[in-house]
Amino acid sequence: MKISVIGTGYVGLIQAVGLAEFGFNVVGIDIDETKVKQLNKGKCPLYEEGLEELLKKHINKNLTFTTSYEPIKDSDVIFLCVGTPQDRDGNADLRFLFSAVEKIKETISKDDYKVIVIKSTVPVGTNRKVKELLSEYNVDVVSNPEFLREGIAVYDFFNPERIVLGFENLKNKKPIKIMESIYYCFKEKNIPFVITNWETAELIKYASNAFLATKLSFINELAKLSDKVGADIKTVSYAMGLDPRIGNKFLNAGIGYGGSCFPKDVKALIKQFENNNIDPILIKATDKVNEEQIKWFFEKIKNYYGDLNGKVFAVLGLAFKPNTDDLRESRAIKLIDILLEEGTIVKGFDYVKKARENTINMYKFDKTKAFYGYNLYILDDLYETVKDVDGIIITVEYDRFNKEDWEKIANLVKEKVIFDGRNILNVEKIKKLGFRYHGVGR
Ligand SMILES: NC(=O)C1=CN([C@@H]2O[C@H](COP(=O)(O)OP(=O)(O)OC[C@H]3O[C@@H](n4cnc5c(N)ncnc54)[C@H](O)[C@@H]3O)[C@@H](O)[C@H]2O)C=CC1
Ligand SMILES: O=C(O)[C@H]1O[C@H](OP(=O)(O)OP(=O)(O)OC[C@H]2O[C@@H](n3ccc(=O)[nH]c3=O)[C@H](O)[C@@H]2O)[C@H](O)[C@@H](O)[C@@H]1O
Repeated sequence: MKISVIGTGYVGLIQAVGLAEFGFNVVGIDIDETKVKQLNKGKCPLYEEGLEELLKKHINKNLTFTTSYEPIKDSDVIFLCVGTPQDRDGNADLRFLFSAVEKIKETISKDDYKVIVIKSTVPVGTNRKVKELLSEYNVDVVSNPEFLREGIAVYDFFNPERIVLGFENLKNKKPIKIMESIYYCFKEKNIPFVITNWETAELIKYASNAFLATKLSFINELAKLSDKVGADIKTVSYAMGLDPRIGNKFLNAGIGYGGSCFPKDVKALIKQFENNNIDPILIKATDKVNEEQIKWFFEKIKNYYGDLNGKVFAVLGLAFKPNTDDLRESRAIKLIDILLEEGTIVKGFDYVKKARENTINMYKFDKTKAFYGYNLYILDDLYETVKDVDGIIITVEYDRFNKEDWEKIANLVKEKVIFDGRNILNVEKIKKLGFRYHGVGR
């Protein structure tokens, strides 16, 4: 079977490489020429553990990349993995998706049968709309939302919790059989398949992300109270999580969720409610709590110092989560912006080199940030970063921070104060070294 994957970002690239590993002939298509050139040389334009090795294994064998849509003529299945960012009003912006559909229309013949699979996260009704746009073509449209997490995306591709497939008509077995044959390995591993209609599949994706985001906003809001009343939110989370009905995942309080998906998908779900004249009370609150969390944390820092002007901070963590170079909606970047605006000097560090490079580029080329960028220094070494600072701020939940030499760090800093925005540090150890510790809700 020949497969095309349109859009080679975090989702599309992993899909293309993963399907090549399954043995399919795969062509990845992207409008970004630089990306395509890099990929054909076996170089990964984004950081994801294990991805470059797999890319190198298959490139120019059963995997190639191009900017041309021509290869889709020979493809049996076409995956759409283009971005669906947030538009100005909070809706999902489907420009890239519809532009790709237009290109498909211009390229394929009306008679050749193809399965078009929408992997991008799209609002309910989008698969139906795409089918309408392709109504004169011999195609089936399938909704196949993606659930991978950045930072462990390769693992997630090969070990999904479920495969969700939405079809126009469940009596039409042809596209169902084709999709099941693509994901045959997962069938063999007894991974649950949810076969349903388009609308249900589309809603499953938004419901899953919004539920996880709500769990986070719930614990983050509780953390504020915990802080005030002298409770320890980490113990609260732990004890709550012992009840299997609650579960212990996604209960780690912090400075809020970031990334390319939770913030935009929560907002897009709110819009879908509003477009259907329903007030999404709970989901709006999820979003609001998240927006406020970073400001609340900043106030905590400000209250400690009083005047922040001229203070020097080490911000440990730049991306939106560990082991990724992705800065989209990163809470670390949001906090850095606020700190710079307050006249502080920020020394930033992340273990992922590409996250550091992306940060430098962002402050260099984004006009809204360039001004403040003068007081921002991105360093390659954690110990250099903490040298002579008035405080350390942890913004990404790297467990690795605990393995660092804290005695050395204690000797390097100007003032022994830590603001742990992810409640990740071993508090006992830190306090023994004379650090004053401020967590989130503890
Ligand atoms: N990043 C993630 O962890 C996850 C993302 N998703 C969803 O998957 C979709 C893709 O997300 P990412 O991979 O993060 O996006 P991305 O922004 O990293 O990549 C999108 C790619 O599509 C390309 N593109 C745009 N228009 C195109 C066109 N007309 N033809 C060919 N290529 C085109 C872009 O150049 C870019 O390389 C989104 O809907 C997102 O919500 C779903 C699950 C996880
Ligand atoms: O649709 C998507 O794009 C993806 O969004 C999330 O994946 P991702 O954004 O890569 O990362 P997560 O691990 O979910 O973390 C999201 C944010 O929540 C924060 N988080 C996570 C867990 C926690 O306990 N506390 C917490 O603050 C992280 O720091 C991060 O900023 C979902 O977990 C994936 O299932 C989904 O496919």
